[in-house]
Amino acid sequence: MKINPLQFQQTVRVLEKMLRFESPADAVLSGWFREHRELGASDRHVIAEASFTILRRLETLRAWCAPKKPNARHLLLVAMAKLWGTNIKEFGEAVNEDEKTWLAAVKGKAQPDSLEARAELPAWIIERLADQSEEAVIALGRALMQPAPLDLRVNTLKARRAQVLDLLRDEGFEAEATPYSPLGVRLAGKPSINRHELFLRGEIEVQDEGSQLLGLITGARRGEMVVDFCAGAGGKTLLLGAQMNSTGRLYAFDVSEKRLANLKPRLARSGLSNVHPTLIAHENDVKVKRLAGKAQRVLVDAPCSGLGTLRRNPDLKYRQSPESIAELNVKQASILASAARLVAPGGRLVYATCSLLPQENMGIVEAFLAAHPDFELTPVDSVLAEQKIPLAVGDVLQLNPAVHQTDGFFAAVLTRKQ
Ligand SMILES: C[S@@+](CC[C@H](N)C(=O)[O-])C[C@H]1O[C@@H](n2cnc3c(N)ncnc32)[C@H](O)[C@@H]1O
Repeated sequence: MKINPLQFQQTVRVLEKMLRFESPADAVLSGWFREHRELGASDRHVIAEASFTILRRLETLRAWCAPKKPNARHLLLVAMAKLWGTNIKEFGEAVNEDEKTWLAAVKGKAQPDSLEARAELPAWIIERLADQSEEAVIALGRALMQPAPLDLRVNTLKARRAQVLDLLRDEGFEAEATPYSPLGVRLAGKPSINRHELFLRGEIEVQDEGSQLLGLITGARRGEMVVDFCAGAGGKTLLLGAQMNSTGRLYAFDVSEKRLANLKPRLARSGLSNVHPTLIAHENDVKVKRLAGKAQRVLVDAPCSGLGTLRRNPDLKYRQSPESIAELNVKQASILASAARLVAPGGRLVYATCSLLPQENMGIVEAFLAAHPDFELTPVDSVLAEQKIPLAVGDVLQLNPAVHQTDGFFAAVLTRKQ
């Protein structure tokens, strides 16, 4: 990557903000671009690429800089020298003689051989993946460094996947059917799609294939009462509503007014009329209690570390910590226990996260099952087969970006005994 002096200076300033890890890196970047409207499209592209690459490769970059504790400027200089092949001479007057000597020494260093650097994951995350081999952790970490593709979901209320694929290909998009989700389309090259007529007409939505699978294994059917307990802006709600063919009742609960507000325009495009967005104060809200024992399907897409989405949010590995995971665990257990009360006898409860950590996944499910003998684990393979999804994963779904090319989602299907 080539970077000019203006882009260099701007990247350092953006990175300084990102490296405080106080707010999401993509929010820092969009805020910066809003404040600096003078930056052109190519400047923005370079600043975004450079800063996100540095976040993705931070373990390696820091190891190369050691024993120096690098600041944003050092990290960018080393990324230029080591990752993008800039010669020391090319830095010209941007660096002083001491920095040139230091950079020349760094340039001669080999690839760091710590597991943290090879997997580009901090030590505390690696410790929590101890059930996986070193090779698996490295493969996972490397897959998480790749930018995610753009996946779409076809809204079956309005369109068929074959038609959408034909139309997109006719327009020159490189579009493929996703391998597992029967509703998914994968586009190469991350084109901007949100002004496309298919999007504006509500025939497609942007949704990672893994997220589609979580919705599909909920198994919502026509005429049922279904609750999406942590609906957010409705990524999965919209899929559930389409699976129900806009019949029955689909409650979209969330504690965030802002997120539910973001669901509204998506709902309007989707053509669904069976969705009831419902703001709740907390998981034990009286609105939740009123539906006790009434829902055939309840999806708990729990608040989680998001570590399965590092392809999109590489800063999360530094914004989360063992302490934040422990706090999330308390919340996850409490939400799952409360949501379980809604499930009708024989009904289905799906617990899902976009985390890779057993502590947020199987750990929560095992504790739930131990405390709720009226629920049992239904092997997800049988549910995937029922949905005609060509994937065999065992008892629970753990999607791995290195294996499935999706974000790292987890899901367990729990059935309330009759
Ligand atoms: C992983 S996100 C949901 C994403 C959404 N299902 C989708 O597919 O787009 C988790 C959501 O849980 C919500 N949440 C947090 N605490 C909650 C609670 N106590 N009860 C219900 N929802 C909660 C958050 O506001 C957030 O929107």
